Amino acid sequence: MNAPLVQLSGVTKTLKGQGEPRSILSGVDLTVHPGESVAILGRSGSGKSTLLSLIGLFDRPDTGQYLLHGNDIARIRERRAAKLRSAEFGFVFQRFFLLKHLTAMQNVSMALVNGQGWLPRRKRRAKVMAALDLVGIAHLAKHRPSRLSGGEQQRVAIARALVREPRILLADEPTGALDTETGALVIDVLHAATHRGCGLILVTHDHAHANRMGRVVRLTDGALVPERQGVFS
Ligand SMILES: Nc1ncnc2c1ncn2[C@@H]1O[C@H](COP(=O)(O)OP(=O)(O)OP(=O)(O)O)[C@@H](O)[C@H]1O
Repeated sequence: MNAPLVQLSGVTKTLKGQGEPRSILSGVDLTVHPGESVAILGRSGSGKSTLLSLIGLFDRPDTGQYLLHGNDIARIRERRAAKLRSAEFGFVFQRFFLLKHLTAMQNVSMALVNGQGWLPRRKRRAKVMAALDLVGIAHLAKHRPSRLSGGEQQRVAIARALVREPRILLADEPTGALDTETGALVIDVLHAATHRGCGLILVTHDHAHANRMGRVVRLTDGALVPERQGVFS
């Protein structure tokens, strides 16, 4: 079997808001291999987004180990974290965060402008169109978000996440703003990325969507508990 993409062991995180510091994660273990999909369930406020932000290197654990391709990155500095974020991860959120004055194509293209060094225009265009094609909306490339449905906008956002060919997709409630049928299509598109070797971590409240993943875990009392084992477990 391939080495894990992501391996968390004993990860803890306490958040200090305005009130008393609160332990959110008290010992999270999670391993994700290339091509594997994992759904994270958990009640509201259980810490799912906090965990995803640690995995996506927006924040660091207080204690515990985080191996990315076998390298311990639990305590790296922000400069290196930013590089890894753009090289390794694709992010999809409940809100689409599209720029409304730009077309679908231009929105996806922004991810290349921001993330990768200089790419000749023709190459950039080919990558963008390939990403839009992967999510089934190449024919909508010239449309602005206001002319797209919610599901189509989310697919633009997924194309924007995929265009840099991430090794891991992190999706935080990506269907939260969509109806059930449209949500299922978005899950199809995300899951298809795993066939190309991408790891997928999906945070969701929807059991039907969770059950489409290879493995389902639940965040409860600060730790992940298996709900259903998948092929890699
Ligand atoms: N900066 C912060 N300081 C203190 N507490 C915080 C901070 N950010 C989030 N929290 C709290 O940490 C807990 C976990 O939040 P988080 O957003 O990770 O939960 P979640 O499981 O993703 O919830 P939801 O399903 O509602 O999105 C919540 O109780 C939240 O209020």
